[in-house]
Amino acid sequence: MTNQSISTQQEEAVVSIHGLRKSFEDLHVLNGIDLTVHKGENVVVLGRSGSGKSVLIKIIAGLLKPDLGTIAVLGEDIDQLDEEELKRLRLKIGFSFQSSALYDSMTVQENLEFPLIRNKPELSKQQVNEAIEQVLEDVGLLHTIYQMPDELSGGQKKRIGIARMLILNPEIILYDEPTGGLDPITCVEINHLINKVRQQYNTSSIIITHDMTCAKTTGDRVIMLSDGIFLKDGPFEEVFASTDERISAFYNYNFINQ
Ligand SMILES: Nc1ncnc2c1ncn2[C@@H]1O[C@H](COP(=O)(O)OP(=O)(O)OP(=O)(O)O)[C@@H](O)[C@H]1O
Repeated sequence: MTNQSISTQQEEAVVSIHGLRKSFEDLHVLNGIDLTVHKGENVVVLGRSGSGKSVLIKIIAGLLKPDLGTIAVLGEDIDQLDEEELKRLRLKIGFSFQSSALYDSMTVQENLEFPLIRNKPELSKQQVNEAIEQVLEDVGLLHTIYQMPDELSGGQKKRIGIARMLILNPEIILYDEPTGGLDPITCVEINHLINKVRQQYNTSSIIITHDMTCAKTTGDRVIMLSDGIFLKDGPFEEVFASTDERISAFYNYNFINQ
């Protein structure tokens, strides 16, 4: 590799983690993680329940502090940032929660309006309305604009959760179990939405899941997290060609549909 291509790659890293360790008292969750996510990449982190996937993305979002290691997000070392700077950085990071985290007492429109008015008070009412309509169109749910969250299906709630994050134009998206709790057909639709979002919004993403279909469909790279370390990192087929028993067991207990 030439010096020029090395420096281009370094410039394009949107997340750069070295030597990350995190424990909760005697529970050692992350035992030395290195991860680089390049601009435009969708990286999937796969692992069993309790393997530390959520802890990893909470640390990247600055919601949890690491015990050891350096974490640079969009070129900023998050450990060096004060609260204000962290808040500003978080605006560039979309966090798609497993639960969708919609406000039950607000309509879809109000759920989308809320983060926009709070974070971009300079926008006019018309600009806010246009942004809401655009993002709802992008997730295919413009017709639900006046509905309440409890009138929506699980898949629709996920889409509105994704829309609420997209409305702030994040540069990085952290998806926490985007297909969790959905039927297989709706899972496929959400996977396609994740890929569409990347193209349309020029985002880079970390997708944490134990859904193999999601990993295969959305990941440029798949990383297998087990026992606090990354066992393998690479294209889906390459990772699952591994003879490591923990990886083959994970593969064999999953049913893949695409
Ligand atoms: N704030 C916390 N305090 C104490 N223990 C925690 C905390 N957060 C996570 N843990 C523990 O860390 C381990 C990893 O949790 P994590 O939520 O990251 O798992 P996960 O891989 O995301 O699992 P799942 O797929 O079930 O969501 C678990 O044993 C969990 O109980």
